[in-house]
Amino acid sequence: MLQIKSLYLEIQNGTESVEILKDINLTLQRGKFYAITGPNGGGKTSLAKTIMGIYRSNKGAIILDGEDITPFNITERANRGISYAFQNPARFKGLSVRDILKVASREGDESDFKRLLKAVGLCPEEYLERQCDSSLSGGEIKRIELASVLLKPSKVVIYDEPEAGVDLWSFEGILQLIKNHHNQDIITIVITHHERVLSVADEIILMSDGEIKEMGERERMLELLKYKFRCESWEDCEGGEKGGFRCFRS
Ligand SMILES: Nc1ncnc2c1ncn2[C@@H]1O[C@H](COP(=O)(O)OP(=O)(O)OP(=O)(O)O)[C@@H](O)[C@H]1O
Repeated sequence: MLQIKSLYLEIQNGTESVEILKDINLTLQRGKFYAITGPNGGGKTSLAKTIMGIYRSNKGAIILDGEDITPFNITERANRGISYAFQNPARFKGLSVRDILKVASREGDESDFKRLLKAVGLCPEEYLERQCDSSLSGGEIKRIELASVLLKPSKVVIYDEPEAGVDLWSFEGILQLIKNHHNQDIITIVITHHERVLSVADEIILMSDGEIKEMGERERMLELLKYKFRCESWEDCEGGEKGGFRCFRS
């Protein structure tokens, strides 16, 4: 179980301190598939990065299977079984795809690397020796990142917009891979703007303005997203869009 208790995140932006996450409380169970959605800038990636230890919270606690991991850094959290597939994966000059998969897998061997590369739609013969630098396209680096996350033994796997940069023809296959990787021992969290991803989640979490606005079982949340959280008119939402997410600021 992953528990997030009264979590706050402030980031220093020049001389200003910006409050990014406010009083986040969540209890996520193993075996469940969660989707986090909400308007741009709502705090989804910041929450993922705070769980992973990339951002350090100012207040609150993160507890994994009864252990308080709040003071732990990224490596310690990764060792506890938290994995994160970035929205925009980093590129590593001087490292090959094979090197990246080796670091990720710990126990995996060449046959696992080939199997996973094939599964994400990349031909191993063509990609294993490729440098993980800017020569890779956005979709290619996203697939390599996905392969590396799927190679790791994990308790919590966070996928940040796995649909981003992936072509229309491959998206369903990528989603199936994520679903197949999910099991009773894993907490799967997918940050997404895609209704197809929402349609396979057990529970949906709606974030906006750095807060959790609503969370619950898929069907109820899909109804809410369709009706309650849509603007009916421009007047409903200062500066909002008709048909877009309701503005929570008012
Ligand atoms: N390092 C940072 N410095 C300043 N502001 C930041 C930083 N990281 C995030 N923010 C701000 O925090 C807010 C939340 O950003 P975040 O990336 O978590 O949103 P998101 O819900 O993932 O958005 P999207 O759907 O667009 O990916 C945004 O307003 C963003 O500009």
